[in-house]
Amino acid sequence: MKRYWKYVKPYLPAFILGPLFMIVEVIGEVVLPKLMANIINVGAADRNVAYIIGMGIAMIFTALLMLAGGVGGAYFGAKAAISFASDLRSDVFDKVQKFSFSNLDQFSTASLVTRLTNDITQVQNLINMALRMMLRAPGMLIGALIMAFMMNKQLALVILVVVPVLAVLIALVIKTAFPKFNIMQKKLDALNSTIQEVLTNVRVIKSFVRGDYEEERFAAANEELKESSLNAFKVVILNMPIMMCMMNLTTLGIVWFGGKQILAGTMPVGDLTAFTTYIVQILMSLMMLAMVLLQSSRALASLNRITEVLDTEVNLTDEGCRLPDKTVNGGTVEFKDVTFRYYKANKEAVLSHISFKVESGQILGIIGGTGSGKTTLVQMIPRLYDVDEGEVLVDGINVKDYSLKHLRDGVGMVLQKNILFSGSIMENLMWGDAGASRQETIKAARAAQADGFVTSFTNGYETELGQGGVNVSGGQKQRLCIARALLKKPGILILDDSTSAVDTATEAKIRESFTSTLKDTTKIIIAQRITSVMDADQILVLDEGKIVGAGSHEQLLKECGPYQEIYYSQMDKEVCAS
Ligand SMILES: Nc1ncnc2c1ncn2[C@@H]1O[C@H](COP(=O)(O)OP(=O)(O)OP(=O)(O)O)[C@@H](O)[C@H]1O
Repeated sequence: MKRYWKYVKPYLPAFILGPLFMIVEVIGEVVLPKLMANIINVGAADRNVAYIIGMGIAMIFTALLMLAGGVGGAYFGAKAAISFASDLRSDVFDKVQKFSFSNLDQFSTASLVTRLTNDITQVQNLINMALRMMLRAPGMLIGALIMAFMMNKQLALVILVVVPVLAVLIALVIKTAFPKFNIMQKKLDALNSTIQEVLTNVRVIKSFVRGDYEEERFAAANEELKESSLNAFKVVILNMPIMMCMMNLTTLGIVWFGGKQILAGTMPVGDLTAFTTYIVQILMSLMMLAMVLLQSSRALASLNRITEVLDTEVNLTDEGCRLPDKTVNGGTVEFKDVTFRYYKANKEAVLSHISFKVESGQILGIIGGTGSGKTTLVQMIPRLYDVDEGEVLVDGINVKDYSLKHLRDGVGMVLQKNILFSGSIMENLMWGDAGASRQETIKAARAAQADGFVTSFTNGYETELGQGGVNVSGGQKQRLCIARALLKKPGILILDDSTSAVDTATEAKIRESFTSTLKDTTKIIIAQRITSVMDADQILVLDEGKIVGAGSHEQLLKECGPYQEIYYSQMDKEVCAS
């Protein structure tokens, strides 16, 4: 709980004023029935009009005070709750931004979205409700109890019988509801997951005509959420009828015993009216407390899920970095006996005993079958994952000794899954370097062979891209992503199968422009096609996470069996195609 104090502290006045204003309303609520009773018992009984008018004015004054209290309480309560939630949301979002790739592997995107939205809203609702009810409900309960006892001790004893029964019933409802709300939030996660997956991949679904299958999957997740929600609310809805039943039974008891006292002349008629109101207030305040507790059981389930994100230890940080001001200059990359596993308990490593060195400005080609570990290997350079054994050196310095910012600033990476954002092409390119001039941006686009097709669009660089870059072709998207990475002017440029959708002639031109414009940049190119890497200074051949060949194209063609196999299979295909 201590960690959440920082979200309360800046809004402390609102957190205090909210309940205080509600107290004003409560005082009015407790005083009003007494004034009413006075009008009946004294004013009406004695036919004293002046007394009635006096009491009436006091009632109007009290009602106005209650209005001010109610409005103030609601305003400050909402302000405190909304501000708390907004700051908390920012912190959770910042935390997620700091997550390493392996941290992100632990949570699904949909679950993080639910935690950032729905879960935080549950906590916000609880705070808002609690601030309004926190003093109001106990205040009304105690005030009404005092007034009731002061008015008629004997009659008030009825309440002492009802309150414990009610308290036990409410406690039972809450105890049963809490685990059910937990399940409900999990089902909401699952539904969000399905929705997100379907919406992101709607084009694939349509092309595979799997709409019906996905609809069924959605219907199943929706049904499960419905069932779990109904299951939770089935318990909650019991709350209201139980309360109403108890309220009616108690009122009946009061009227029964009170009626007898009136007939016996030991109780004035006005007192019975006031007494009934106090009973309603006592039960209402219990009902409010029950509602707060119920909302708490739901919000606590959500708070646990938020705390889980905040408590996740970011396993890739600047901690221990010895050269925080060092930047990547030359671009030499060296792997020394690197071994890595995604699942640390696994015996089999994804990369085992990898060692090689690329000098600054050189081109390194990496080739190998799918799943051989090519992407994993390059992800070690900008520390998207940390090695388990061995070390990765950039410019002769362990990557762990750089600050993450400086290291990643020095490494331009075009990932296998290219992502563009909604916005203009110019905005997307400048994402690589917000301070780049228009000329620099166009130069990068030219080097990536993107300028030609961009200028052929009516709006050129101002063309708006749809979300994810849906309105450009796969090859065009790849070239824009390369241009974006080039704009960073990185010391090391990594292209992870980034020209797979580009035709061979254009790809050759991109490689040519790299030689002229990126002379000093170390280029690491992962490719499926041998033609993409055959000009490289050095080629690594990977198989099941191990280097099975290293050298130039000519050397490998002579000495490396797996390389020859890939080469001849690709050459055969080309001959067949021609
Ligand atoms: N985030 C991850 N969590 C767990 N395992 C992973 C993860 N990413 C990749 N792997 C596994 O690690 C192995 C190497 O994957 P990697 O993506 O490095 O191969 P690759 O050679 O780049 O393949 P491709 O050419 O198909 O892109 C594969 O067996 C893959 O299933």
